[in-house]
Amino acid sequence: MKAAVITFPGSNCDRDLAVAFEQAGAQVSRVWHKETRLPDGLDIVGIPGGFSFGDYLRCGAIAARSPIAQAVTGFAERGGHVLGICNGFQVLLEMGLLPGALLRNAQLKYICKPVGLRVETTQTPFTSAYEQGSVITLPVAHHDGNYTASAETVAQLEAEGRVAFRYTENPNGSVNDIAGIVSENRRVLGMMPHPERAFASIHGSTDGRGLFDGLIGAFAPA
Ligand SMILES: NC(=O)CC[C@H](N)C(=O)O
Repeated sequence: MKAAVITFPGSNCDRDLAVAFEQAGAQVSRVWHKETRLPDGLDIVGIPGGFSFGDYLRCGAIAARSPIAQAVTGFAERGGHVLGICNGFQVLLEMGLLPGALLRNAQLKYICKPVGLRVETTQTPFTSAYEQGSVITLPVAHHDGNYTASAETVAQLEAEGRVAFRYTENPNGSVNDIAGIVSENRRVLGMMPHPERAFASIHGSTDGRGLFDGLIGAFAPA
């Protein structure tokens, strides 16, 4: 599997995401946001967590207008896989690759703690290594993780089985306890919790590893 990880000024999980991809067996390129092209032959683009452009304006809004953004959008529109974690999820919403928005947490506080997540569907390349309905623990670290969307959009996400992960105890006020969603073609995943921070036993949980293992499996030569 060939992966690229984008770095914006203020990204702080780009290296962690690259290491997780690498340790799962991927070949990883690091791409600075000022690039206008992605490397050839990519299977997946990772948009990491952090505080791109200092979270000025809305989180992710400036990053979504970076030079590399058009290349990422084009890649996704051609059926490429994209994984956005935390700030990466915020960027994907601002790019319009996923529906809805992430508001300030309901309690207006930054939250940094492990949370329980139910795997709601295994019918995505990101979740295929998990068991349907299993509960995993991943850390969250955000102040704008309160997912919202119109009632029609939420109903559509639910009806199409596009909620990938749901909080077992809602930490931020997200509608329907939504922690992560996929695009209509199921190849773009945005999620607030951090699987790359629960990858190795030294992290205290390895529950995030399944996401990377699932991806490697999805791109394994037949
Ligand atoms: N860890 C992160 O990616 C932080 C995301 C975002 N900037 C927030 O605090 O909501």
